[in-house]
Amino acid sequence: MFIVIEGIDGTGKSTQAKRLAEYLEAKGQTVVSSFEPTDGPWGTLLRNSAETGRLSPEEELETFIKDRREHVSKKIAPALAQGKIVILDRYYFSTMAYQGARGFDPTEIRKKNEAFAPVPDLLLILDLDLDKALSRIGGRGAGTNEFERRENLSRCREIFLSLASESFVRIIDTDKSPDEVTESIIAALPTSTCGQQ
Ligand SMILES: Nc1ncnc2c1ncn2[C@@H]1O[C@H](COP(=O)(O)OP(=O)(O)O)[C@@H](O)[C@H]1O
Ligand SMILES: Cc1cn([C@H]2C[C@H](O)[C@@H](COP(=O)(O)OP(=O)(O)O)O2)c(=O)[nH]c1=O
Repeated sequence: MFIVIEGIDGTGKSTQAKRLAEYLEAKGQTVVSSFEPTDGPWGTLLRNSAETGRLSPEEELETFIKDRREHVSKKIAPALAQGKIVILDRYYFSTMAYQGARGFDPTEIRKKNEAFAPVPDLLLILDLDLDKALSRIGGRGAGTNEFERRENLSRCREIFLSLASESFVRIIDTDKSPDEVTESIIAALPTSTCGQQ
């Protein structure tokens, strides 16, 4: 079972990824939790670039893909092959959204990724109004680029929501308490993965 959690910054992905892993472990499942960008060399380069200056659009896209190739081959594919539940905080849908917002075609990005990256069984898209998401993460990034940042995240949210009608996608409204969001996530799990108590 491969579960991916996506959404714009501040929607509660890390909070809910942790809660979902705890819930499944309490049910006796073996869970491998991970995230992108990873803490490997490419992911570290990407994280540092947020402070040292963003890479060019092409370089950035290629680096997210290199990071993911390594992540898939070293961690995701082996864990799935061992029958474990894999929970990811961000995956190639973030590339569709964020690099899509930077000018690339989300459909092309998807094709490029699905050539090597397994499609999840369940994609949970955490959704929250932009103002509420930004207020949850505080003033980070405020300043001269604030307008650009809002425009960007708004486009990212649109790209995420454009996936809503796909069979493996569930949109989770996170304008609720953390407990209520966790309940909605558990309700979205298939019964074979402890979806019902
Ligand atoms: N349902 C919620 N209601 C209110 N605050 C929340 C909720 N879920 C998470 N938060 C808080 O919002 C902030 C962002 O949450 P986080 O899980 O880090 O989001 P993300 O990983 O999507 O950026 C954190 O301070 C977290 O404690
Ligand atoms: C996985 C991925 C993340 N990102 C971006 C989204 C985030 O702004 C940033 C870092 O992700 P993340 O660590 O989830 O951010 P935070 O912990 O600050 O919420 O990387 C992309 O632009 N493309 C991608 O493919």
